[in-house]
Amino acid sequence: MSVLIRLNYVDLVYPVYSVRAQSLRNMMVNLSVGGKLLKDGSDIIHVQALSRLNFTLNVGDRLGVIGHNGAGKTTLLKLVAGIYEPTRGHIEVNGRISSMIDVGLGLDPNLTGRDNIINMGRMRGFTTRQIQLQMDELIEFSDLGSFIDLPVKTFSAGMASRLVFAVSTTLDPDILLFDEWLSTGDADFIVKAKQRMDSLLDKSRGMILASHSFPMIQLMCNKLLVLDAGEQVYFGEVDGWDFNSQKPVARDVEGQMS
Ligand SMILES: Nc1ncnc2c1ncn2[C@@H]1O[C@H](COP(=O)(O)OP(=O)(O)OP(=O)(O)O)[C@@H](O)[C@H]1O
Repeated sequence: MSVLIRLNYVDLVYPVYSVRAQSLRNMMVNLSVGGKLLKDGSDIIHVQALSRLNFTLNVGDRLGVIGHNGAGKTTLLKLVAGIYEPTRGHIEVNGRISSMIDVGLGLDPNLTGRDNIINMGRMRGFTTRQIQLQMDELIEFSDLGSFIDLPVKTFSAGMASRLVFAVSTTLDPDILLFDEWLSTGDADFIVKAKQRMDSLLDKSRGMILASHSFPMIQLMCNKLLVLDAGEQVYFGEVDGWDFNSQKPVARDVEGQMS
């Protein structure tokens, strides 16, 4: 089996500047002409968002990630997307990432929906011609109608999600990352998006879906990662986890579920 994504004891720590440190930094900016550099390490708070994550996904795996608010789901997706580097440990990603992590990311509010499609496509390594060839399908799927020729700053959050979802799932079904991917969609769009996800999963080489929806994870994923305050509580088959008791499924000595 070939490895798609491998994390080797990965930590991710965010440095957060306290209010006092922030004011010190502002002071540094104000004094930047001829000022001296002030350093006060004690005013920096470190948030350990991920601790010693250690797992491997193979080609074809579809990973669901669950955990309480702040457990580290989005941080993990950003790490896989290459937005952050691990503070410690190593991550290997073999494939092109197509993410719907942060809808705002990669969208230029002053450009039209259509021009943003071109931009997003080019960022994913496609030529303008390749994007143009799929433009009609993409616009039709997004259902944005005439809004497609208005600046994206006039879009609602749900409309922006539709645009990014359409681009992510039309142009680039390699490794898909979704973070609560449908939370801003309306009911009709959710049905349509689910159908598209099914066909996409066949074309893509893998997926990571972070969600608070257990039924959706059970439906879409074969592997599961459970995070608790950044720690890996469970990694394994989805049906090896009991979503009710939030514990691994108890098995008897023969390995049968009891
Ligand atoms: N840019 C940042 N700077 C500092 N701390 C951050 C930053 N982003 C996230 N964190 C912290 O990292 C931890 C993990 O956050 P993350 O957004 O990954 O959680 P999550 O599981 O996606 O949460 P939710 O379910 O609420 O979306 C939290 O403690 C959060 O406060």
